Amino acid sequence: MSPPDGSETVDPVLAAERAHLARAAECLTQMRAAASAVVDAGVDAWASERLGAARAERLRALAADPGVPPFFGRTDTAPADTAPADTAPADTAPADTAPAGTAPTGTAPETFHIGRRHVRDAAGDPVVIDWRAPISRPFYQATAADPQGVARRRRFGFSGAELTGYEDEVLAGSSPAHPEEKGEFLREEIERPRSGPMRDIVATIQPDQDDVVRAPLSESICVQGGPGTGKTAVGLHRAAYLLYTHGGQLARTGVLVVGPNRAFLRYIEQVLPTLGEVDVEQTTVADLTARVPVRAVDRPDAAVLKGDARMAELLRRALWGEIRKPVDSLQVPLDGRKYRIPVERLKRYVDDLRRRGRADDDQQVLHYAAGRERLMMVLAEDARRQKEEAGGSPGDAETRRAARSAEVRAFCDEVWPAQDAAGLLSGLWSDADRLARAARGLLDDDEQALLRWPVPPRSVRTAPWTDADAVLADELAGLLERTPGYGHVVVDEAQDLSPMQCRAVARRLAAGSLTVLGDLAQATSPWSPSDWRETLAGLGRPDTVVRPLTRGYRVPGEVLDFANRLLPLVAPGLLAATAVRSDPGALRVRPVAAFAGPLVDVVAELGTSPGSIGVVCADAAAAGVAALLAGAGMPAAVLTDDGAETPPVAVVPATLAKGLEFDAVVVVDPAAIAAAEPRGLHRLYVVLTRAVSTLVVLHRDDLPAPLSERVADHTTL
Ligand SMILES: Nc1ncnc2c1ncn2[C@@H]1O[C@H](COP(=O)(O)OP(=O)(O)OP(=O)(O)O)[C@@H](O)[C@H]1O
Repeated sequence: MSPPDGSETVDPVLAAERAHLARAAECLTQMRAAASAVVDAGVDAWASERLGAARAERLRALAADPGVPPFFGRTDTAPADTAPADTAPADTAPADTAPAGTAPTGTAPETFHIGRRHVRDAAGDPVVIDWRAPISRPFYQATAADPQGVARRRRFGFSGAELTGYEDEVLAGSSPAHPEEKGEFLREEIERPRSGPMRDIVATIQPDQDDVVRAPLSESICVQGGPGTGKTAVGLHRAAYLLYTHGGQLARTGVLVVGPNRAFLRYIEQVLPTLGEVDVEQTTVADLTARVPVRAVDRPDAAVLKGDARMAELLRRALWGEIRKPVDSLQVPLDGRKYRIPVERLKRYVDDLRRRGRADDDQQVLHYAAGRERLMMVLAEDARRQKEEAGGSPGDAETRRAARSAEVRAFCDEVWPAQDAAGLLSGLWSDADRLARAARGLLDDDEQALLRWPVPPRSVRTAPWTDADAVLADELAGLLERTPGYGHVVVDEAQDLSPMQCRAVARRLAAGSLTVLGDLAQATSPWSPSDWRETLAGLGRPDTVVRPLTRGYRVPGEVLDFANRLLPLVAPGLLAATAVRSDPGALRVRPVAAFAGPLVDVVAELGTSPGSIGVVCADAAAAGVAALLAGAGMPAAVLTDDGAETPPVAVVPATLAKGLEFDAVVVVDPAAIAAAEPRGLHRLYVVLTRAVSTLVVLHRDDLPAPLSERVADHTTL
C-alpha cells in the first residue's frame, strides 16, 4: 500500500495522481459548461424540444457527484519486454483509437485512467476512459498469467472525493503482485459500512463477474450464484454496459430491471443512476402486472394454482371461446346500398381470423382486439368487392365507414365481442359454467372450486382481486393486445417466479435478450424449480446458458459456512459458494431463555459500530420486535414493502429479507422463521446470509439440525 494521506513523506506518485484527478475534474466541468452552452439556433420548435431533451440528458449524465471521484483505477501498458516506469501518470494517449479489448504492446508505454464515465480535454483527447469501453477491459481481466498487455494495474483509494492511496499490481515482465497488497481494495470496498442504498462495484468487478457484465447483447444469460456472489450487482452493471455499448438500439427499445419487491427496488435503485444510466425502468412483477386493484390475499393452494402454467391455456380458451359462430347472413351498408354476405362466407372469415390468433409467437400472433378490428374491415371489404363487381368504385373512406357501420358493429358485438381483461376474469371467477367450459380437461372440480368467488362481486373494480389474479389479468391483456417489449430485461430473484409470472416477463421481452439472476437454494415460492430449465422455458428463452458465480463477497466465510450447512437440505447437489473474506468474530450463535433482554443488549452493542443494522424475524413477530426495540429508545421500525425509507435499525420480516444486506444482522428465533412456511428452511438460508460483517443468531428452541452441530464453537456472547 502507498503511504496514507498526511504521512511525513510526500509520495510523488500520489501527488501526480492527485494532479491528474484535479485535471479530470476540471475537464468534466468544462464538458458540462460546453453541453449547457449549446444553443438550438435555426431549428424548429419540435427539433428544439428534442435537442433540449437530449442536452438535459447529457447534462444529467455529466453531473458530477462531488463524492464520486472521476476515476478509480489505471492501467499502464508497455512493450512486452519493458518494465513499467513508476512515475507520474503520463498524459493519456488517445485511448479510443486503440484496438478494442486489448492494450497495445510493442509501442510506447501508455496510461489509461479508468472511471465511471469518459472525460476528455478541450482538444478532445481522453483524460479518463469509461469503464465500459473495450480498452478498459484489461483493467478487470488482466492477471499475471495473462497480462493482456497490461504492465501494471493501479487501484486508487479515496476518502470522499480525496485521493488517499493506491495499490499496484505488476502484471507483465515481473513477478505477480505483492501478496500483502493484492485484494486489499476489494476487502475495504466490501466492508465499507453501508449507510444507504446499494453501491456500484465498478472499481472492483472481478473477472468472472466481468464476463457476465460484458457478454454480448444477443446472448441471454442465467446467473446461478450463491448468496452475496454479486448477482444483483452484476445484473445492474450489465444493464449499464449494454446501454453504453448499444446505446442507439437500446435507447429505442429500452432496458427493464425486474426485482422481487419494492423494498428491494428501493435498495438497488441508485446503482444505475450512479453509473450515469437514468433511463432504465426498474420495477417489480406486481407493478408490471398491476391490471386490477389488489385488495385480497389468496389461500396458498389457490395462489399455487393461479401461478400454474395450465392457467395460460385456460385463459386462452376463455377468451377465444367468446367468439360465436355466425348464424345468419349480414347486410353491410356501403354508399347508400346494402350488400349481403352469406353466412358460410361469414363463418370462413371468422374461422380464418381465429386461427391466426393461435400462433405461439407473441410478435406474430393476431391479438384478439386486433382480430375484431380486422373482422370489421374484412366485412367492409367484402361489400366493397361486391360493389366493384357491380361496376362501382367505392373509395377507402367509404369502406372505412362501412366497417364502422351500426350493422357491422352489431354483428361483431354478437360474434367477436369486445373484451377487457378484468371483466373477462371477473366473469370466469363468478360463473361456474363459464369457468367449467374453459377448464374442461385442464382442472378438476376441486381446482375449479378454488378459483371461484363464493359471492359474485358488486362490480369488477371492487372484486377481491389478488396478486395472482393481477398476473392472470395481465396474461389476458397480452392476449387482447400486443404487450410492448424491451430490448433487454434483467430479472432478479428469478428462482421464485411462478410459471405465469415468467410468461408476464417473457411478454416484455419482444425480440430482446435476458439476464436471469437467482439462486435455487434461496427459492421460497411454491413453484420453486430444482433446476433452471423450467424457468428459462417459461421466460421464453429455453436455450439460455446457465453461468455459475461461486465466490461470495458479502458474507464472511464463518457465516457462509454456517448457512451452507443447510445446503444439502435446501438444494442438494448445488455448488456451495466460498467466501472471499474471513473473520473469526463474524458469527455469534447465542442460546437465550427469552429474547427481549438479549435482543436489546445485542442491538445496543452493534449500534456502537458504524453501518446498517437489520433485525430479522418471522413476519408475525416483526411488529412486537420493533415495539420492543423502540421502547428501549432505539431508532427501530418495521421495514415495509411500500418502498419507504429503511429505518436506522430495520426490523425485517423474514419474507422481505431477500436481496437485502446489512453490516450487522440479528436473526431472532430461527426456528420460528423455519416453521412459518412450507419452504421455511430456504427462508432461513436467505436470512442467515444477509450480513456483511456480523451475524448474531438468538435462539430459544433448538436450531434446525445441521445448524446445531458444533455450534458451541461460535457461542461467544
Ligand atoms: N466485485 C465486487 N466488489 C465489491 N463488492 C462486491 C463485488 N461483488 C459483490 N459485491 C458486494 O457484495 C454484496 C452482495 O452482492 P449482491 O447483492 O449483488 O449479491 P447477490 O448474489 O445478488 O446476493 P443474494 O443472492 O444473497 O441477494 C453487495 O454489497 C455487493 O456490492
